[in-house]
Amino acid sequence: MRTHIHILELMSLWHGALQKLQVFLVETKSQFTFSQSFLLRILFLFVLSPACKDLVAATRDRKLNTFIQVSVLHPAEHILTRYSSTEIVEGTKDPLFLTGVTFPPEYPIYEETKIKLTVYDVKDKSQDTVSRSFLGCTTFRVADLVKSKEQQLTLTLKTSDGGKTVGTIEVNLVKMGELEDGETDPITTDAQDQKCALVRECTATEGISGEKTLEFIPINLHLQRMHVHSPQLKDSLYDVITVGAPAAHFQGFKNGGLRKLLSKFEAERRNTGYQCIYYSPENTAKAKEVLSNINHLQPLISSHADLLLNSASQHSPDSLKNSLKMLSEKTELFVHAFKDQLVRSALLALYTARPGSVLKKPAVPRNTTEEEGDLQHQGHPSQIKRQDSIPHHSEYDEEEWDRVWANVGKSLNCVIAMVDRLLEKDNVSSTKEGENDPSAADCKVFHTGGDWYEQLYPLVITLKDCMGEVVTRAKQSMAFVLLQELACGLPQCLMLTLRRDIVFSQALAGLVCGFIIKLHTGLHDQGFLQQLHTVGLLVQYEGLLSTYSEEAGMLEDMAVGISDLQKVMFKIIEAKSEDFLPIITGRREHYVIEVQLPAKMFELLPQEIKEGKLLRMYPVLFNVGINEQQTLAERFGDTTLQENINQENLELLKEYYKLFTEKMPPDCLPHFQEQNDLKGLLENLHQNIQAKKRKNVEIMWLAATICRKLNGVRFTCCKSAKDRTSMSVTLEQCSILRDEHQLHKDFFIRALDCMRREGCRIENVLKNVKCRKYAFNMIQLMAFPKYYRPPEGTYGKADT
Ligand SMILES: O=P(O)(O)O[C@H]1[C@H](O)[C@@H](O)[C@H](O)[C@H](O)[C@@H]1OP(=O)(O)O
Repeated sequence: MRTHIHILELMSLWHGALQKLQVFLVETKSQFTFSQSFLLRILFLFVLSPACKDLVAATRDRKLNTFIQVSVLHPAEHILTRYSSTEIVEGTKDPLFLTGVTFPPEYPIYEETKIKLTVYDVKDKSQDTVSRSFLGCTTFRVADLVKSKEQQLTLTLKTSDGGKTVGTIEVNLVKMGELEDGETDPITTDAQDQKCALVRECTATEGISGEKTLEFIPINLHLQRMHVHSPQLKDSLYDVITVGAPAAHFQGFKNGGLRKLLSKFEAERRNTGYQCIYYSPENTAKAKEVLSNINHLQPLISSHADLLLNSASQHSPDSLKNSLKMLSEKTELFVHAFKDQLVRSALLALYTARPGSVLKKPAVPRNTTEEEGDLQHQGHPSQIKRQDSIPHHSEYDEEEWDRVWANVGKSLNCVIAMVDRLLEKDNVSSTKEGENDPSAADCKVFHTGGDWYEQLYPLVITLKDCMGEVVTRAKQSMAFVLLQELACGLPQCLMLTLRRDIVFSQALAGLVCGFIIKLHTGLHDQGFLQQLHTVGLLVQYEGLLSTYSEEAGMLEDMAVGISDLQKVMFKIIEAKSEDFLPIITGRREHYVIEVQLPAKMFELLPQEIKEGKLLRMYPVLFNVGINEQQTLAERFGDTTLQENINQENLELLKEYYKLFTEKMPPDCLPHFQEQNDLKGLLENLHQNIQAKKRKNVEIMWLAATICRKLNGVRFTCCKSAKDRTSMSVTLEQCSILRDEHQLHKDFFIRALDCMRREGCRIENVLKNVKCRKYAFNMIQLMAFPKYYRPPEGTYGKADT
């Protein structure tokens, strides 16, 4: 029995998203456009899936290589319109065609429409024009198929004169879901060639070459989706994001990539006199908050102090009380704003860091123990003779800050006491005067008004001075904290920081796409949603770069970029408008991406996510070079980069798995057996990584399988994500069909070749290089692992 598996591969690209991301690194808060088509709805597609039986060749003993041409006869017309054709199936009289024929919703197809299927035998396909001979044909009405039992027809193929039977053809109708009324689908079939490989139109790659203005934008970013529809089993979706390696292509790789450059920079910095002090993202955020409080409160306090003096000069008790109340409130807020340890520790660090300081080591933010502080202090007693104007560390009096800070409170208390006294006096004298002569009260205004002002004035000035003193010190220390991070932007490492930003930006664009797609496909999966907020999301990258020459640098960039994604957290919020753009906030050490969902979808989320819980990412990268360059690396070069990356990331993957088993209920995985399977797979992956076998592609299969089982997001990357990536994702798809959907082993290679020849990857190549050829030559392919070689006729010289 044959199992019919209908596969739809979908690709989509969000160019707008990437354009705007370019902006995001120069702004602290930005948004980026995300085409609303990211929600890949299941399409209503009229898909014909044909298969022939017992075909008869014109000459005996000839092996048939057949394909079917599909033509349409519209009811009102009498002309046949050539519509599409299947792939060529070689060497069999019972061909099963994997390329279905789709009619998108907007195509005018009615019950009375007739479809003609013509089978050809291909004699020679080595030339550009295929030499073929007619074998047989048949025609049927759409109504017959639609109304047939099980939506299937078996038709007889006849010769052109209608006399001789040359076999049968079976046609199946596959409905791939429906769109709601009035909806137009963003994903269209290929207009010229209506095949199952659905390609979203893309203009993004038009005119792109690895250019400076595009360096923040990922290369050839696509969603590769396989939708498996099988009458016996549940439909399944398999998504892989394919993208060029996130790397600083424009800067080049002459001096290596980020891994090497960063460790070189670190080593150099360790040897120089001054080292930056590390402040955590929370501390840098706190420093910003303190600065903004200063900027907000200082002018407010000043104006309330002036109002107080004004009330005093007016001798207006009520107004005086009100002004004092406001002044007290704001001053209290001001004093509280500096309670933080950070200001104290940063002041000490600032004094210590000044030129001529005794301390050679960087000052440690406050949590250094007293003993450590003493040791540092005693470490270099008389090392450097300092300028007099610069305080010696030992001269720096930590208590001084407390005094300065407390003086604000004290001077406010003086003001309050004075106002109380004045009001009290005023009360007493007005009672007395009122008792004797009411008209005397008017004179008092003139007489004592000056007194109030004069008595309060010096106290208010003192308050302002004390505040000014606090502001000066706090501003200096907070600016010092912020400058520590900027110190890394000094000329010698500016290029390095830029490089890291470029790589990170590319990686982030892909991650945001991957997260949103995963969220939409997992919205009804409570287990996945629970995993998302209790554990976080696994994001697994498969790298196919070689560890030779430029690509080694690329791999180094990619490894750092992917690792930097650990600093990204996601938050899901309810969209308040039709605008579903994700919002990015934060800075280098800590980003939050807010993903907006329409109310109906948001409702489906667990309470924790609805309440804004931050969702963590666990990115991992496994790389296996597969091309001829990797052969050179293995023979004459060095593969330790790849080995180290795989080893490090295996540890990260194990950590994720551990967290997963600790935090998720034991029965959360789809099958009871899966937990054990996962352990076995991890062990297997571990052994394969240890084995240091050449071009060990088993590593990639194992890592991808583990990721799928752990509900992760999959990425596949090579340099341009069009050639090697295409080989890998198609192999992955066929392997899934074999392992999960009973694709018979006899069909494995054919399905693989068919996907590579007819599927959407060749369309991706066409979009990139305007030619349906993978950029490989024979010699290169000889170095490739067997299942990574595309079929004859699909590769060759192309200008890439
Ligand atoms: O998609 P890739 O595998 O990175 O494309 C390579 C291809 O593998 C190689 O054979 C060819 O010589 C080119 O270098 C391709 O890279 P481009 O970035 O030039 O497309």
